[in-house]
Amino acid sequence: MKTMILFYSRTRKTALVAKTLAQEVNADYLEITDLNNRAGALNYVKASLDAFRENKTLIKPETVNLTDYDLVYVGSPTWAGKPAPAIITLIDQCDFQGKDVILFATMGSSGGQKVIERMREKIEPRGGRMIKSFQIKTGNQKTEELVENIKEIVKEEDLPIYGI
Ligand SMILES: Cc1cc2nc3c(=O)[nH]c(=O)nc-3n(C[C@H](O)[C@H](O)[C@H](O)COP(=O)(O)O)c2cc1C
Repeated sequence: MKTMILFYSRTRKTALVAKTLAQEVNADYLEITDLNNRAGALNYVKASLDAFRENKTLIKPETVNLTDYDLVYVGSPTWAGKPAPAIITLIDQCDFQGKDVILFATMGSSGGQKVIERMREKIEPRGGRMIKSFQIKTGNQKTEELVENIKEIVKEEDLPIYGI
């Protein structure tokens, strides 16, 4: 069984979660890049609006071939209570038929559960089955604290037993 972790990250928090998870559960990972510039304070408002309206964006890679994988993690930061546009776009361009899926959201303080629910609503019609989900607060967290939290979640949720 093979596991893939797909994620988008603007300020590297979700990337840290994804890469730590990849080590802990022995998975491949792939970062999805948003080709629209999301950097800086000015783009923050547009990013929030795009997320809230579920506007599509341009991403790289445009799609991911999941044929070789049995289990797929999808991770997104929380933007205005929604998944980031890169993840909304990705989900609609991937085939999840027959895949077990674990969803995770990072957030400054709140809204992660809504992000997970929305990803689930979009993945299930594309054939994926959510078997687990978790959210991680990243606000005011040092890198080491975040890594410890992720390792705790891996233990609590028994994540290494999936995808073996
Ligand atoms: C445009 C934008 C909107 C955000 N909206 C929320 C929000 O609604 N709730 C929340 O708790 N955090 C919100 N955040 C904070 C991020 O979800 C949080 O910092 C996340 O862990 C960042 O992940 P990243 O470093 O992988 O980009 C927002 C951040 C951005 C850039």
